[in-house]
Amino acid sequence: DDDPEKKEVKDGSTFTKRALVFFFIYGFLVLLAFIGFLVWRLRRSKNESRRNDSALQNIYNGMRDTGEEMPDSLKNCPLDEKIDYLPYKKQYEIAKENLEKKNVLGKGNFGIVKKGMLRMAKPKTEEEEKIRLPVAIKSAANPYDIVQTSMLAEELRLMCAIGKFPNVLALIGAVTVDLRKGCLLVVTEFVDCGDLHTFLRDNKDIFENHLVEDKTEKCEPDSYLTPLSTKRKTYLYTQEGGDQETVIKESLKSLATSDLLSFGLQIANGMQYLASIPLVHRDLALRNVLLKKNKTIRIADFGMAKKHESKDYYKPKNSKNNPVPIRWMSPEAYYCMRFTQQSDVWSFGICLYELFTLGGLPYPDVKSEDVYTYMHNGGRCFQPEHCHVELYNLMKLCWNQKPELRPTFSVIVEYFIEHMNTSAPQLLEYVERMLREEAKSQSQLDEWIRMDR
Ligand SMILES: Nc1ncnc2c1ncn2[C@@H]1O[C@H](COP(=O)(O)OP(=O)(O)OP(=O)(O)O)[C@@H](O)[C@H]1O
Repeated sequence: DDDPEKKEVKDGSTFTKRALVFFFIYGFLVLLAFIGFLVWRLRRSKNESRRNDSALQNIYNGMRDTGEEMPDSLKNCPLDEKIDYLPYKKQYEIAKENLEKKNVLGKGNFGIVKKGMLRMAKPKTEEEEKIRLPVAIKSAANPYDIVQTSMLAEELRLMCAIGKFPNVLALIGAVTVDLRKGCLLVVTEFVDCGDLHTFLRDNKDIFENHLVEDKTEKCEPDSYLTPLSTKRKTYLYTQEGGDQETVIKESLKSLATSDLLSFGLQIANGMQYLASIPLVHRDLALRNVLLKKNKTIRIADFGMAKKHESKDYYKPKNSKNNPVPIRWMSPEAYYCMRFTQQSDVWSFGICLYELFTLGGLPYPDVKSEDVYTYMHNGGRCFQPEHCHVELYNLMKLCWNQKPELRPTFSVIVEYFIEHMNTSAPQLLEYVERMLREEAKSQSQLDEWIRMDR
């Protein structure tokens, strides 16, 4: 027993045993904690998914027509105020096997838009069997985000109620069968040239100024709705040869003053329709106006049309890090969240400014945090270089501090028509013809989803 060597070996083995027991207990405890953590995670995600399931079920139910009658007090209200009574119309349902997804077209804060190809619901001939309609498919940016899905569902219901109009993005249909699994697809017409803001910025270098200002003739003060006859001399679009005649460029490889005028008229036209529904857009800006190859435009992005508390855009002005589009907002919209046709008119004035500066930033010299004070003190956007004074006057009317003194969209459309009638009648005829054709092709969109053809 006194052999120190033997004692050392014995001590060593006792130590090893103790260490083994210690590690075993320690390991067991760690394992226990890990299992506990897993069980907690599993329960939490089960609870979450149960909550999500019921939230999705609510969204799904909300889309169906409950037959509940709309209170009279809401009947004349803007669509966003009666969203709870706007059903998703079943005839818009697209069979998901008829829809093929392609590349991403764009991502917003809340949605992702992909290009897609749509087969006809009931092809009658072999030809029809083969043809595909290019479409845009919008889904929630994060499919697990209930708020995004609910906002998309509201956008869909709004679009059902909006119907079709040449300068407004038309709904083709939707895939709602998987909504309870978190997948909602909103399918709209495909607009091939992206947003107008990017187009103007990308084509700045090829812009041709066709505005002829006759400096020799003294301009009388501009009147609002009755452009003076002298305007015929002071506001002409010249052809390269020098003939004083409207130039209409059909190719997208060109950008001229006449295009800017045409875009302005078309935006006003689309907004006049929305205001007549009535619908307040709330986020009218060139980034939300889409352009087609034939230079007709579509007002898009009705996600903002519904006042949504959860949308960062709508956080009150004093909340931190709010990406409020203040440079497009009227003072009353920014200050007390009062969104009306009149606040849309203010934004329309800013769109005109964007047009005539070829995508310039409104108030470029004013910091975002100072814009409100600047506007409040009467500061406004300056007159763009290639903009006739008469159009700048229209912008200033749109930016009247008092909403009730701003023109309505009907008045703005009238103004444009009269203005173009005097200065560019051919351009007006051209735009009107294009819009008639667009209306025809939009009315044919229903054919693609009609099961009873
Ligand atoms: N019908 C369409 N055809 C072609 N491109 C489209 C179409 N709809 C949207 N896009 C593209 O996708 C982008 C994002 O679309 P949209 O603005 O609707 O998303 P959003 O998430 O609602 O954006 P926001 O953050 O402004 O609310 C657009 O800027 C545009 O480039």
